[in-house]
Amino acid sequence: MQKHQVVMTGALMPPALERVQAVCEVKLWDQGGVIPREVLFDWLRDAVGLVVTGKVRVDDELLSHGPNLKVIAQSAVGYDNIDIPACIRHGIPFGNTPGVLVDATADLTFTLLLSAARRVHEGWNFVREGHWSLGKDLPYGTDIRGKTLGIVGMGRIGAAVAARARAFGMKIIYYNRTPRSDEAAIGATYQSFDSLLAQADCIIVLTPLSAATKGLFGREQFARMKPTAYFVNASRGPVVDTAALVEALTTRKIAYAALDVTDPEPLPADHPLLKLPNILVTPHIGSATTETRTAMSQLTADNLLAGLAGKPLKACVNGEVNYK
Ligand SMILES: NC(=O)C1=CN([C@@H]2O[C@H](COP(=O)(O)OP(=O)(O)OC[C@H]3O[C@@H](n4cnc5c(N)ncnc54)[C@H](OP(=O)(O)O)[C@@H]3O)[C@@H](O)[C@H]2O)C=CC1
Ligand SMILES: O=CC(=O)O
Repeated sequence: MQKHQVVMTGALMPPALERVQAVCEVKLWDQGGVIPREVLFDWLRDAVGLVVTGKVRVDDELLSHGPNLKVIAQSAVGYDNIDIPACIRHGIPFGNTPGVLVDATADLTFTLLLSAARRVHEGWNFVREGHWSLGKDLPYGTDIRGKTLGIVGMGRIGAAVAARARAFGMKIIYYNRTPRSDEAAIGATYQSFDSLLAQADCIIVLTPLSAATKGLFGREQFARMKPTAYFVNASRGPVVDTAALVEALTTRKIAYAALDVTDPEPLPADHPLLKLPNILVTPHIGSATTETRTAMSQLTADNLLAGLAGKPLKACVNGEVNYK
């Protein structure tokens, strides 16, 4: 039986990769970094499937180089790098990985808040530098019990963060474009965006990146927050105006930021954000556990193989396309 020609911009985890390789001839970019666009265009010429991992932009130009593509499957829930209308125009179903990464990402997001509030990483650096006693170089942290947490983007991951915050005795408020009908079960109260900014002691951002959320947090929004506010971004870097965040942290408009995502990403080692004392940055590791990355890879393989068989994808963002 002839194998399907598939392009992968990075490796899936072994069990999923093996499932795909059993029925597909895979051209895999395994040289690290982002696959150069000209290489990808060349590889796509005969491909019927594309698996996306990492920062690859899928747009009309790319799709025009893959005239035989029947399916695109990405190993991530966020799909701000994918031009969905373009996929629809080209009649290509696009699948992502919602759900399977919720707990891992919520754990990391809440860890960022706890680590920042209790200065865990600063304590670790302090000890490694040979210090022990608290002094001016290692200020006290802050309690989170009894504090108000504002979640902007109360979706699947936001609700899982809320469950963790409830267990830690926080009061939870949230903002979405649409209030949730199950907010009582989540234990959270809906607020307008401005009211959340003014009331919250800690703010966690978990919206997708879209035209509506790009730059949602800028100078004006940081000015509305409490000067004692802790700000956590685990969504996408460009949801926050980085220059405005640097200014807010430098002038103590807010107390502290913890970021799993940045703009630019990766953040250069000499970036102004990294020179600040009141920040914690992790390298986009929200879903990066072995179990979760394996589950994401399996769902990506499910989506790919369904699309190649002309069947509906398990998790499809543009279910309205006509299958080829
Ligand atoms: N750091 C990491 O490693 C990871 C980051 N992510 C990021 O987290 C995001 C959320 O994932 P997930 O929880 O599964 O997604 P969901 O779609 O379940 O939740 C997104 C939430 O954001 C809200 N939202 C969307 N647009 C706006 C807006 N303009 N203003 C305010 N709220 C808005 C939505 O509510 P409504 O539509 O009512 O506005 C919804 O409640 C992903 O898109 C991704 O960018 C995901 C996984 C890992
Ligand atoms: O950032 C990760 C994702 O799954 O989206």
